[in-house]
Amino acid sequence: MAEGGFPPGFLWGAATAAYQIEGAVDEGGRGESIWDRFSHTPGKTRDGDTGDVACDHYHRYRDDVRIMRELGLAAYRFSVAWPRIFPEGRGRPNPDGVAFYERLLDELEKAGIQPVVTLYHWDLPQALQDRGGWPHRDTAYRFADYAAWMFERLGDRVPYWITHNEPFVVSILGHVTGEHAPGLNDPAAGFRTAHHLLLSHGLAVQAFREGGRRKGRIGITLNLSPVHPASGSPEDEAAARRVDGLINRWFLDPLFRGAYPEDMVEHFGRLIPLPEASEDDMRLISQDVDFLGVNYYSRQVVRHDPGELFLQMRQIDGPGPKTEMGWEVYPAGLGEILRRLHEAYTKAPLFVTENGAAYPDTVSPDGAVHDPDRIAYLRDHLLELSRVIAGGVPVQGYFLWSLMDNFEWAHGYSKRFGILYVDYPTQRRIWKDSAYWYRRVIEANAVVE
Ligand SMILES: N=[N+]=NCCCCNC(=O)[C@@H]1[C@H]2[C@H](O)[C@@H](O)[C@H](O)[C@@H](CO)[C@@H]12
Repeated sequence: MAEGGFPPGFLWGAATAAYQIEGAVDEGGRGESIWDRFSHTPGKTRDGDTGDVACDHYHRYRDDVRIMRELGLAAYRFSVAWPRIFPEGRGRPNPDGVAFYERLLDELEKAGIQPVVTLYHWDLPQALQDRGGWPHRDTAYRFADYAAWMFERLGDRVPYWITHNEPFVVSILGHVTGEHAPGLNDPAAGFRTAHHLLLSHGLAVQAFREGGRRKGRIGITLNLSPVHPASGSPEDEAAARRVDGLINRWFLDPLFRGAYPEDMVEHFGRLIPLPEASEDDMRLISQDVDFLGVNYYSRQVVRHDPGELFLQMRQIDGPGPKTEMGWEVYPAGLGEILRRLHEAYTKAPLFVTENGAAYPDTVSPDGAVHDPDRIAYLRDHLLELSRVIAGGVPVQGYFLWSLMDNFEWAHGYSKRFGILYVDYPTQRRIWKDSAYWYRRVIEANAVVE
């Protein structure tokens, strides 16, 4: 392949998530989620922003799919809101809830766009949170019931299923730092959450396999980052290894090696009561997946800091340019993480299930949205991806985060990741320069200027 080229059939997509774009939180029988409760809790999100309306995708999905077709997307990654399917998280399914997703699948099918469905992208039914949430083992079995019901109902129409999106973020930001729903500061709960998310993934994979004739493929999506030491000192190297041990290896090792990383069990075991990891659990967790989804944004640079309780480390800024999130633009990190996965963890196909950047986009007087920084970010990461694939790593698709500006969790609507600008007061979608550029990349199946 020429420099910047991609293999024939490479799956070009874009990604979103239910709570970030749908809105209509009280329509169609949807139950409350932990993000409804969290975002309506004063002080938790910027300016008190909530997902009540978001991008109103629940009502505008037909127009949004039309734009996806005009972009030339081959696939679209979205998540199903569990509280639309099971408003109480369990028990009787809600027919209006699944009907929305069936309508969305109809539109995607008409547009020739493959659906990639994430079953859990952070919006746990509040009723399950009230019964203990992810720190409570029973929640893993409720997720498996929800997943099994979805496989039965939509299994013939969905070629790619993703059980979870970023268990690290759900565990740590939701239950340790408290930046995300449900906003806990309880490390022991964080590690129980991580185990139960992985267990629920395993139970869902088992249900998927037992469903027999399954056309689709199933996997999981992890946020993975290379972790570099700020200096070559042994202390900084060790700090980097510890951070790598939490962000990357705490999830990769159970999934692909059937055990939590020994060095980190030792490290955290001294500080926190860790959940029991039975052989049965680890066998379920480490069943083969058909693919691994990787969300890549940036690398981490860390130095030793004996005063920090959890990992004795301090994250520092890398030298590169920063996006609006303060994340360093570091395209080489995408190649580093993908090559490491293929060499050290799995020969399964990989997908970049999220990659993108937030910048302070504005609508120019000419009505256009000029976002050269985002085009540069995407171009550099796609050039790196092309090199990785040319080197033999089986990456089969790329999903840009995000199709449209949306509710950026605790940052509310202040951060714009979309290649479509959303003018929230009117809900107009405005193509940014990066949308026109991405359409040309897809047409060429190669990076273009
Ligand atoms: N150590 N550490 N730090 C935490 C690293 C968190 C990185 N954030 C993500 O990966 C989230 C992912 C999410 O799927 C999507 O729903 C979010 O909108 C994007 C953009 O934020 C990304």
